Amino acid sequence: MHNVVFVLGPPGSGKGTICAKIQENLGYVHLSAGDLLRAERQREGSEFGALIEQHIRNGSIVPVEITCALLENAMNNSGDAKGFLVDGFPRNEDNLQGWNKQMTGKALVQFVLFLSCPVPICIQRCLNRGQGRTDDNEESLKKRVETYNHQTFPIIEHFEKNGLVREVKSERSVEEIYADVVEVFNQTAKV
Ligand SMILES: Nc1ncnc2c1ncn2[C@@H]1O[C@H](COP(=O)(O)OP(=O)(O)O)[C@@H](O)[C@H]1O
Ligand SMILES: O=c1ccn([C@@H]2O[C@H](COP(=O)(O)OP(=O)(O)O)[C@@H](O)[C@H]2O)c(=O)[nH]1
Ligand SMILES: [Mg+2]
Repeated sequence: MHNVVFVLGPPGSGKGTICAKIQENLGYVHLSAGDLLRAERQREGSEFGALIEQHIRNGSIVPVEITCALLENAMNNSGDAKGFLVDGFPRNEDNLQGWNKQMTGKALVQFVLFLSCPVPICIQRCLNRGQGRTDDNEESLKKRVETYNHQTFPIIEHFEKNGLVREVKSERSVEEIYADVVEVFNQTAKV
């Protein structure tokens, strides 16, 4: 049974940055759903490359069958880990239903780490990200924020109803955010 922490928040809230620090220090393996999809997009012979690219540019969400298979594969190939940080997933109802269908009995969601951050700050961070992504531009970001507000935030509210959300305000410095994140993981370890 894989232990899983979902890491959610608007684009640019710092999910990848904070997950890298957790992986370095707290024994969790970081799986960025976005990175797995970008790798699949480039994979020689992938039948999903064009579909993935279209969704990424459009800020819409790739069908869960594709994303969940990539996540499960990555977890199974990761060997022993304290748990997995599933970064940037589930992003909509289709993702959530698909995860429940495919992963029940194989993965246990410990909690959801929600990095909340005002959208204007998030947009500036993405525009300055400098990773040459095809979706870090004004047009895609507008759509990504729309998707986040209308499709992803309701997923966070769903987990909130089940008392599983740990919110960390993320407009602050990485160090301040990470100090609070460590506290969240320590509290979970005590339970
Ligand atoms: N707390 C922070 N303060 C300032 N810049 C940040 C902070 N966290 C991340 N960044 C920067 O903002 C950009 C987006 O961060 P990233 O971790 O990729 O966010 P996400 O995965 O949520 O899109 C990156 O260039 C990163 O270096
Ligand atoms: O589970 C996922 C994760 C990502 N994406 C797509 O990949 C893009 C980039 O996701 P990522 O998490 O890398 O963006 P970030 O929030 O880190 O800026 C999203 O906008 C979606 O189009 C998706 O369809 N399903
Ligand atoms: Mg990211």
